[in-house]
Amino acid sequence: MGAERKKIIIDTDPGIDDAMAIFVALNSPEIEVIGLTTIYGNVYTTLATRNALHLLEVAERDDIPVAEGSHVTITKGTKLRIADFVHGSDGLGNQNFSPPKGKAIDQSAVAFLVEKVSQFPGEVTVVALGPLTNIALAIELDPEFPKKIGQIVLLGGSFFVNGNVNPAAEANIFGDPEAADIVFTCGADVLAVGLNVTHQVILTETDREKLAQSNGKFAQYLCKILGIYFSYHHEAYETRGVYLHDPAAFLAAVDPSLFTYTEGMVRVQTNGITRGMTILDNTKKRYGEITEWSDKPIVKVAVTVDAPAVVKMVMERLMNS
Ligand SMILES: O=c1[nH]cnc2c1ncn2[C@@H]1O[C@H](CO)[C@@H](O)[C@H]1O
Repeated sequence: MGAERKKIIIDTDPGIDDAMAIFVALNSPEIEVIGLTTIYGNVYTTLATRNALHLLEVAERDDIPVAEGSHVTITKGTKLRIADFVHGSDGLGNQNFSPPKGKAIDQSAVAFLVEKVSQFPGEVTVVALGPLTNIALAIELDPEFPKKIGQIVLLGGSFFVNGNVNPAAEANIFGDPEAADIVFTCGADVLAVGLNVTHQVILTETDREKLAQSNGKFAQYLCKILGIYFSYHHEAYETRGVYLHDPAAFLAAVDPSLFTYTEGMVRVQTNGITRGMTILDNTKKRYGEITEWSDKPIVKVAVTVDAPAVVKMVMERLMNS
């Protein structure tokens, strides 16, 4: 069956919900993870690489290559917003795991992305779980990248709802708004899964207890690191559950029928107090003037989610591991 499995590259900044998505991916028979590329966001890029290697070693999948991504934004910005207050200073719940044995490959994330989409045109899906710098750099390096990539499924944006960095912006888009605007307007098959849907996908305390009671290797590992993610959510949102952002976005790549979608053009605000805001033009109005919105490619944006089904799939794939 190997031949028909969808090839997926996960661009990731692990991160507790990234760890969850990676484990779910490694236990998803429908797809094949052909590589991880790393980016800053929840942690700095160097630590993201270390965590990606560590997670693959925990899963005994160190055959999967890790390619290190950009350390700066697409405009070479070095003042990054790192969400260590969500995930712990090590990105994985402050557990002091020993360093991984393996190393990232010599190729950069951008070179790896371009090579893989060129090797398998139309067949590679990139699931982007952090700021979109690597993907935008790949588009800049290879103008054919949008045509060669099968799909870009990205966790990002907050469509018609408030963000999580501030009322306007979601963390991944805020991390590199210029890169995000390049990705949304590049012409590839882009599917955005934003906070408007991921905030409905909640792992409860009861689910966490079920994970703790299962013998699944991934479930056991996650229970060690989930504490800080739960405390953060309790503090920030007064919820007793956590949002499954990254696993939800990953599952949109595996089973699109878990979501419903709308289509339109998306642009990203790069200035002022709304920097990082994602704006969808639903194309219902034929605007008279030619503007920076005119003739941009159409992308898909998730609008509803079968949250119980997503949580169930996540739980099963973590427990049966
Ligand atoms: O409040 C927050 N600030 C910054 N990042 C966050 C917050 N909550 C979650 N995430 C992280 O950013 C992505 C979703 O926007 C997720 O990867 C999540 O781990």
